[in-house]
Amino acid sequence: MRVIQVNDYAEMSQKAAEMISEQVRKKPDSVLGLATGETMLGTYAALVNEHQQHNTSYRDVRTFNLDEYIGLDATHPNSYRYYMNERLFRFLDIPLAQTYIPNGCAPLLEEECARYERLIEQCGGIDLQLLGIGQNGHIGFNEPNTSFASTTHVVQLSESTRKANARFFPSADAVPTHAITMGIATIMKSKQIILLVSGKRKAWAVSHLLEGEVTPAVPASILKAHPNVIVIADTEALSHVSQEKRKVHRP
Ligand SMILES: O=P(O)(O)OC[C@H]1O[C@](O)(CO)[C@@H](O)[C@@H]1O
Repeated sequence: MRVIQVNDYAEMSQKAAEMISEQVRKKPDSVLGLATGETMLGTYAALVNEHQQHNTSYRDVRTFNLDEYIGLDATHPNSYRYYMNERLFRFLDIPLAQTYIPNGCAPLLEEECARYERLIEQCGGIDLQLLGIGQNGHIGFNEPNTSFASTTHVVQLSESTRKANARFFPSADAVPTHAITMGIATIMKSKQIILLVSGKRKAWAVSHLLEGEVTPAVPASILKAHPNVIVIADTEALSHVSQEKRKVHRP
C-alpha cells in the first residue's frame, strides 16, 4: 500500500483526477470503478476540467459505481445515479449506456445484485477502482462486520452511516435504510485501487487502516491485503498516524 500525503482536499482531488486521466489515456477502454459522497466531488470537478482542457476521451470507457440507495430512482436528487449524471457523466463524452450503477428500484433486488456482479465480470473486471472511506471504516456500503468474501449484495445501513449521510437529505429520517453495494470481494478483485481521504472526521478510520489489524470490524483494513493500493490522504486525515507510517506501505 502506497500512501501519498497531500496538504488538503484540493490537492487530493487534483492528484486523483490526474491518475484517472492517465489511466484512461493509457487504456482508452478502461473499466473504471467509481464512488460517490462528498470526497469525490472535487475529483470529478478536476476530471471534467482535465477532459475539457486536454480532450481526454471517455468514449470507450465503461464505469461501475460502488453502490446505490434502495428506493431512490435516477430522478431523485439524492440517488447516486443522479449524482453521477449531474457531477460527471454529462460533462464527458461517455455514452450513458456504458455507465453502470446498481438499480436500487429493481423489483427483485437479489437478482439485480447477481446481474451487476456478472456485468463487471463480462466487462473484464475493474482496472481502476476509486474508493472513499466511511467514518466507521466502511468501503462502498460494506458496513463493519461484512464478510470479506461478500459480492454485490443488499445491506442495511448502520445508524452511524445514515447519520453521517443525513447532511445531504432534507431530514435524517429521509435517508434510506438499505442500499445495494459491491461486496468486499468484488472491490478486492479490482486491478488497482485509489482510496481518497480528506478531513479530521476520517482520521480514526485512516489510522486504523494504516496502523491497525486486518479485521471485518473495519472493512477498509482488508485493503492491506491488496497488491496495488494507493491512498491519497490529506494532512488532517493523517493527523492520528505516526510520521513513519505516513510514508510508504507495502503488503
Ligand atoms: O465522501 P463521504 O461523503 O465522506 O462518504 C464516504 C464514503 O461513503 C459512501 O458515501 C458510502 O458509499 C461512499 O460513497 C463514500 O466514498
